[in-house]
Amino acid sequence: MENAGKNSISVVIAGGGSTYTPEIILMLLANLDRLPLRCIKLYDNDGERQGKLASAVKILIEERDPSIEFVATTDPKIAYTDVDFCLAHIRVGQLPMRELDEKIPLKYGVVGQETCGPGGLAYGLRSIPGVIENIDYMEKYSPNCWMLNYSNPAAIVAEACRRLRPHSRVINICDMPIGLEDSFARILGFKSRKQLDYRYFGLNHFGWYTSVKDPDGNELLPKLVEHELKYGNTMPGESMDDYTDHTWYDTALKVKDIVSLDPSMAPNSYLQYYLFPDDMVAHSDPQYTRANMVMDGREKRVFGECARIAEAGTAEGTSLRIGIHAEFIVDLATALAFNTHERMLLIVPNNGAIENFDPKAMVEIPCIVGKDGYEPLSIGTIPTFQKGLMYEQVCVEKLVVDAYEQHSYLKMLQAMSLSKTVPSANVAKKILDELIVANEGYWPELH
Ligand SMILES: NC(=O)c1ccc[n+]([C@@H]2O[C@H](COP(=O)([O-])OP(=O)(O)OC[C@H]3O[C@@H](n4cnc5c(N)ncnc54)[C@H](O)[C@@H]3O)[C@@H](O)[C@H]2O)c1
Ligand SMILES: O=P(O)(O)OC[C@H]1O[C@H](O[C@H]2[C@H](O)[C@@H](O)[C@@H](O)O[C@@H]2CO)[C@H](O)[C@@H](O)[C@@H]1O
Ligand SMILES: [Mn+2]
Repeated sequence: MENAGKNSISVVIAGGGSTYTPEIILMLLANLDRLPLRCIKLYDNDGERQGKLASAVKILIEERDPSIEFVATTDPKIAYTDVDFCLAHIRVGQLPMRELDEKIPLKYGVVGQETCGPGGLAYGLRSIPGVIENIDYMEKYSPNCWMLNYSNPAAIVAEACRRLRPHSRVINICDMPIGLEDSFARILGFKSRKQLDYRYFGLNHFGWYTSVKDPDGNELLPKLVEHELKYGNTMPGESMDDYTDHTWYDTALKVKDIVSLDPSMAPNSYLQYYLFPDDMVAHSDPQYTRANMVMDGREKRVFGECARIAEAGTAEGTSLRIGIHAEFIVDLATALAFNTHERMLLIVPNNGAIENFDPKAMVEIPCIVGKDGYEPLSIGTIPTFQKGLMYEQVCVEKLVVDAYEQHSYLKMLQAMSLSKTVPSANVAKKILDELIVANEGYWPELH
């Protein structure tokens, strides 16, 4: 099929060396009928890492549609010139820095996680300048381009965008709700999550579903919660082998405990790190964390398969698969490009959508997406338990952006001390001081 017509679209993937790049390429190539493409570019500031994927991506594109131009570059001007969408998923410091984010807090008996707790805050301070740098390139070379941004920690990155680049065409997103909605569809006996209508409110990695309706408008939330109280988000009879790895199985199971704290809503499973930090620490191996699992698992698998494709000169029979991560970002690009008015969960300024919550908080809520961007749905008021938890967390996230802007040690210490995952300011200080050393060259110098 030839797609390189005059109305077709040009995309750049920022963080071209990401483990998620090949699945996004596959998704783009599988959806050319609804999102026609004339050019796909990969951009990364680590050319060597990106190069390992780029040879395979070139083959995937040539075999599917040779009329699509392909460029892999480390030059921001080449990357960002003449593009309509930037699909961004950068990881400043890459996976070895994630490992430190996770292991340093665990040394002090505190949650060691990519986006939650002190590790997430450390990653936030690293990520902000990388994301801002990419936004600035985009605005310089393609001012009408949209950036659809997965780069974590999405909550802190979103707050930094709100404050530092308030008029930029950036939409911050997360694939976790999509994963949860897949589980809900399975639990409720539907073929696809897209058959259901959802109401949800919260912060990124910190929210609750208040309604799940079938196509006739029947409310299925009580049925879903009844299941969750028994099995979490697992299915009866399922085991670890049914999941990509045991972390995701344990997480799906833990929903059972989270939902018991408020059985009127279906929680985002990331709440496990805030409501049960003791259990999370008890189940962590401080010597072998999630970063190690990803380096030994997804990274080896994706880079290994790309090397095999490059060596064979063909992608025939590839084991690479499209996942929810790619599905969601390509659906979002399609909604913006073709005005589909699809309802999607996005991380946006609250601005009154949650009536009794800070209008300047970045919240994750359903929005209608079309050619001019997104329109958030009105949520109304939220209950005290959720509001209290959210307010504490949103202040933590805001303090990290304060620390970045003001180069302030004190704000970062306040952020760590306020986090629900940290038991005492003494512990917060020890973790912060060790993270400062580990992040030399990435963080602003804190005074
Ligand atoms: N929001 C979500 O729900 C969601 C879901 C999955 C992954 N993610 C995020 O996506 C990102 C990628 O994850 P991964 O495991 O594939 O990481 P990865 O380390 O495999 O890839 C990230 C790439 O970004 C590049 N990079 C770093 N700084 C850059 C910069 N300033 N400009 C351009 N490129 C830069 C790195 O060199 C690397 O190749 C992470 O931030 C991860 O947390 C988010
Ligand atoms: O530990 P990782 O790198 O495997 O994952 C961290 C990311 O986790 C979320 O994405 C999940 C998704 O929600 C889940 O259903 C499954 O498909 O895997 C995805 C990641 O592999 C989360 O939304 C991201 O923000 C995290 O980066
Ligand atoms: Mn996420």
